[in-house]
Amino acid sequence: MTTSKSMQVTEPKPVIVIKLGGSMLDQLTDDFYNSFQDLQKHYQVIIVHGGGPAITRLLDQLNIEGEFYDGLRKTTPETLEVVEMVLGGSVNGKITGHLMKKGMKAVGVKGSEASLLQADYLDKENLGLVGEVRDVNPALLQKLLNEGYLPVVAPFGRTDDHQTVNINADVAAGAIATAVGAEKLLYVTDVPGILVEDEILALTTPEEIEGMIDQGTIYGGMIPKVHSATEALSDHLEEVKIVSGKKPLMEGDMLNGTSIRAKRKEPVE
Ligand SMILES: Nc1ncnc2c1ncn2[C@@H]1O[C@H](COP(=O)(O)OP(=O)(O)O)[C@@H](O)[C@H]1O
Ligand SMILES: CC(=O)N[C@@H](CCC(=O)OP(=O)(O)O)C(=O)O
Repeated sequence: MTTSKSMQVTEPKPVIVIKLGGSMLDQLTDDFYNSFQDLQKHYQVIIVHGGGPAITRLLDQLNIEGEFYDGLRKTTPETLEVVEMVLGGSVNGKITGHLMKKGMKAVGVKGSEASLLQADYLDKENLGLVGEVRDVNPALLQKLLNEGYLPVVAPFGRTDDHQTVNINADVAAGAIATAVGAEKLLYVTDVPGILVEDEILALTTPEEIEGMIDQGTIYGGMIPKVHSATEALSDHLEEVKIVSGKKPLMEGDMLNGTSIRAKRKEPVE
């Protein structure tokens, strides 16, 4: 005898991409890591992490000179080896380990693998092995999300000539958010949002951002964040947030920090 089971079709949860900045990684608290459990009740979560300060520390210890152009690290083959050790090794392992300790199914993923981040050289002559994202293949991430895993992505890409390249983590997060059709993109950093004369800007637009860059109000590591945020905005992803990592990321807290939207209107839940 066959029994007819009622088919329950449940909508997949929306995707949220959270970029964890290297500026905060050493200071993230237990409560902060706990908040991913809460977020997973509402979203499928993807983490993309940086780790610039940790890379610089190890390069200094090894007496390898670092050079930056417009906030991007000039990456020689020797530097890349260190970047891979730090981002692909210790940093990725630490974040994944913290989440697993909390009972989450976290899994480390390198952007250079499974055709995830397909890259071109950004400016080989001046920057060496630094990539810009040409295309993203989110198939692996989607499979992992469907199985309830929480992917933790290290920002590497792979060129057509099979070279691993170093990609700015803000750029990687924006590209991944677009490719997976994320509904939310959050940049977690060491400041509570975009600051103008020490005040947090609650809401801003790409147009205003360009003005603030021209005036020097937005500079340094904030520039790749706001540019990636602007590029990721779409009908599907209406808002990108820049928030502090000093507090846990509760669903309600999404209203804190700076909201970047295509047009000026009040932030919505
Ligand atoms: N208008 C601004 N408001 C806040 N921070 C800014 C602004 N302009 C530049 N910054 C800098 O951006 C930094 C955050 O970027 P970055 O150091 O790259 O962090 P992360 O490692 O989290 O990506 C802040 O610590 C601050 O020094
Ligand atoms: C090309 C390039 O500059 N890559 C970055 C990748 C890490 C990163 O972006 O880390 P944060 O998010 O902590 O800045 C770097 O080597 O520092």
